[in-house]
Amino acid sequence: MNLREKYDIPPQTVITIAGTVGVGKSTMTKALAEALNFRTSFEKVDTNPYLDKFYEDFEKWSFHLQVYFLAERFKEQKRIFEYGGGFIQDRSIYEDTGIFAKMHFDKGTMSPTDYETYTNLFDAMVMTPYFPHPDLLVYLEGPINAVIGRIQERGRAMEQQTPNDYWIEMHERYENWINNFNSCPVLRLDINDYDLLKNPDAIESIVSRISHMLKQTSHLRK
Ligand SMILES: Nc1ncnc2c1ncn2[C@@H]1O[C@H](COP(=O)(O)OP(=O)(O)O)[C@@H](O)[C@H]1O
Ligand SMILES: Nc1ncnc2c1ncn2[C@H]1C[C@H](O)[C@@H](COP(=O)(O)O)O1
Repeated sequence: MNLREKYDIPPQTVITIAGTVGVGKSTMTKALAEALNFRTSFEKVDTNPYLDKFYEDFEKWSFHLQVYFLAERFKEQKRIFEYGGGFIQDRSIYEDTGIFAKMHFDKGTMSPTDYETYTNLFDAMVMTPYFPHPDLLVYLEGPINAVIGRIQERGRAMEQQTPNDYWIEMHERYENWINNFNSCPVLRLDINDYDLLKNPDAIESIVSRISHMLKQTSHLRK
């Protein structure tokens, strides 16, 4: 019996993993998908044609990058919908607008006109039948020093060269964002409470918590 059956997690469940850059979303996505025998939906980083340019010049590329991410995530939403669920998704679509686009608009690295165009597009795309909300958002949180350490260790040059202030500001915004998030149920996990690299078996207790939360919130999906 696999963990999905053991913990009675419905096969069509869609779980999205949220949290700041470097906190461990991709690692969690892989581990959960393996444990539950679900498909994965990852962000495109290596093949993203704007990401490097964006880190070199936020002002010039922030709108292009947001539109690119929105299109990619929407395509993924459609794929998940067509498969009928059973997915772990690396980063939610809500973070694009709630964290990244807003942060760049507030900091003046996205113009008011571009921000308005982007948010109109986001609202129009998300309000469609292709956009079922996930059954659960698993939010990963941890101290900023640990997060910056992981970004440095992972070694994406564009992120390593970005000043720490950027990650600190993002980390603070995530705290506010998650405290006000209500588009779907949330399970918060502290990265100090598990270590999937040293102890892969830790995934079972996470699956157990996910199962508990899905049961507690099942009335919202009926
Ligand atoms: N429990 C952990 N302890 C130490 N490092 C970790 C742990 N989980 C993930 N990492 C490392 O942290 C870096 C960022 O993790 P990743 O899953 O890519 O984060 P994200 O997808 O949130 O950006 C990677 O190098 C990964 O191997
Ligand atoms: N919507 C976004 N705007 C700007 N940058 C973004 C957005 N979504 C992801 N990113 C960046 C942040 C990282 O450099 C990479 C991948 O994110 P990760 O949290 O490591 O999965 O893309």
